[in-house]
Amino acid sequence: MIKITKFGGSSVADAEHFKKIKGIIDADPARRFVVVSACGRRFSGDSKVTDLLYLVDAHVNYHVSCDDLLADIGQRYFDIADELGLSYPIREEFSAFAERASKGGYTTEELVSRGEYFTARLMAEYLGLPFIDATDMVAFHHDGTLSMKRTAELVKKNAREGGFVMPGFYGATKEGKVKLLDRGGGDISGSILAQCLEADLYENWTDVSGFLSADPRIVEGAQPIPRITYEELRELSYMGASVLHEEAVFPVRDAGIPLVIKNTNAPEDPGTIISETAKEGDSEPIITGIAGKRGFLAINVARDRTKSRIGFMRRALSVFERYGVSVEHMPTGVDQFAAVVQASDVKDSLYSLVSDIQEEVEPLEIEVVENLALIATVGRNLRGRPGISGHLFGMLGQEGVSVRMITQGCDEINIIIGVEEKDFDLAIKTIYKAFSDENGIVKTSDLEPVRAPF
Ligand SMILES: Nc1ncnc2c1ncn2[C@@H]1O[C@H](COP(=O)(O)OP(=O)(O)O)[C@@H](O)[C@H]1O
Ligand SMILES: N[C@@H](CC(=O)OP(=O)(O)O)C(=O)O
Repeated sequence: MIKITKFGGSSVADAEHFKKIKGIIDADPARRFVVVSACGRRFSGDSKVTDLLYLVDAHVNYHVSCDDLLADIGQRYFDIADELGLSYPIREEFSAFAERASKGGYTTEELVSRGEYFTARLMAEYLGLPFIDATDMVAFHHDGTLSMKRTAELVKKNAREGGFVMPGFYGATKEGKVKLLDRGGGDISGSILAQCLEADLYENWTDVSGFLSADPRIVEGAQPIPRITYEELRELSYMGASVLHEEAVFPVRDAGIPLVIKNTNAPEDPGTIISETAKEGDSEPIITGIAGKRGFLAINVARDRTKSRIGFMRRALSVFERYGVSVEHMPTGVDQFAAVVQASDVKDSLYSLVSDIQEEVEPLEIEVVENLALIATVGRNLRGRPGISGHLFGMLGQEGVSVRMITQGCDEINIIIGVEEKDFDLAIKTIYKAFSDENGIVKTSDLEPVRAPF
């Protein structure tokens, strides 16, 4: 039995958390394959080491001293090593790193990767397992994309049967150049390792007792979701439920490996099991979860009715393609459509993009609606169930939240609404309230009668 255990930044924040991890690893002989992130926040307001390392890089690029920053980062590792009585020469290793970093001796990616590297070094000694560097396991192409074929070969060649500790979040090209995954990508490292080692289970350990039905920072008391499908999880992670990186789903799903999200601070809690199927029916929650993201804008394009409809959308969309901008959603009407995009994707090009659309399709009108937030209400039990949307919109109306956009996926597992950013938290709280009682999200059978309150 092989279990891949990935411990996120919140689980390796300090020596106390290292001790909890040792307890978890020692409790199960199948837990011998460990992936770790860089130290996360120890308390609210604290910084993640990865964020600090990006800051070091920015200081170096602007030729500003970063000695204090480096000293703070180093201290976090020294405290862990001292408290656990580790013999890894962290002070020597870190000061060599700091000296080279402050002289601009690293690429951004190599510099930032040292966060996970030092955690893994300390964790390996503490758990009594060998350290294997991610540069010897996770392979990248030169363009920064993962090479799964070479990763599989490297894992086969370098992995140790008895277990090991590997840093997450990075890997290297054939020439040894360090490359990073996306932010939060340690989840992907764990998932690809699970696939390559044909693991029986991928355990993703974090600081909450599973995937919760809403962001706990917005909805106090949001309950863990016991079972969720890959499809639902991807919808929720993509829409901002940051507990698991959305791309981490694919490697384990392709290999048929179950994924479980567990809490390092409460290992006995069951957590959330993610699998291909989950029960549908009256004893299951009516919705699985709610997630949302700020930072969108909509470009509303109205057709000139004297002109042909044929090719109108295609030509308008070709402009987005030319600018390399992904259209996230596209609510349509008879004579108009809205292209919803991430504001950051068009921050330097919005005005020329809009004027190119103007030129390409000569619309009646173009309007840009900024400061939008999108919120997804996701659940397999929404399929073919009348009354749910009415209930949701009725409750939002009652709270005075104005809905600027609505779309629903063809698979009917999500309802996505766009609201003004200022209404974001209120909208999430309202949707949660609409589908929950004091025990969390209500069961499908308990929601009767589903009636809009107007
Ligand atoms: N739906 C959700 N379920 C659980 N956690 C969520 C959800 N949405 C947002 N979060 C946040 O995600 C955090 C865990 O993700 P992250 O900080 O990346 O953890 P780690 O450092 O363990 O990788 C939680 O502490 C919680 O605040
Ligand atoms: N340390 C990296 C990668 C990662 O996966 O971190 P975490 O496990 O804390 O989400 C980041 O902050 O993006």
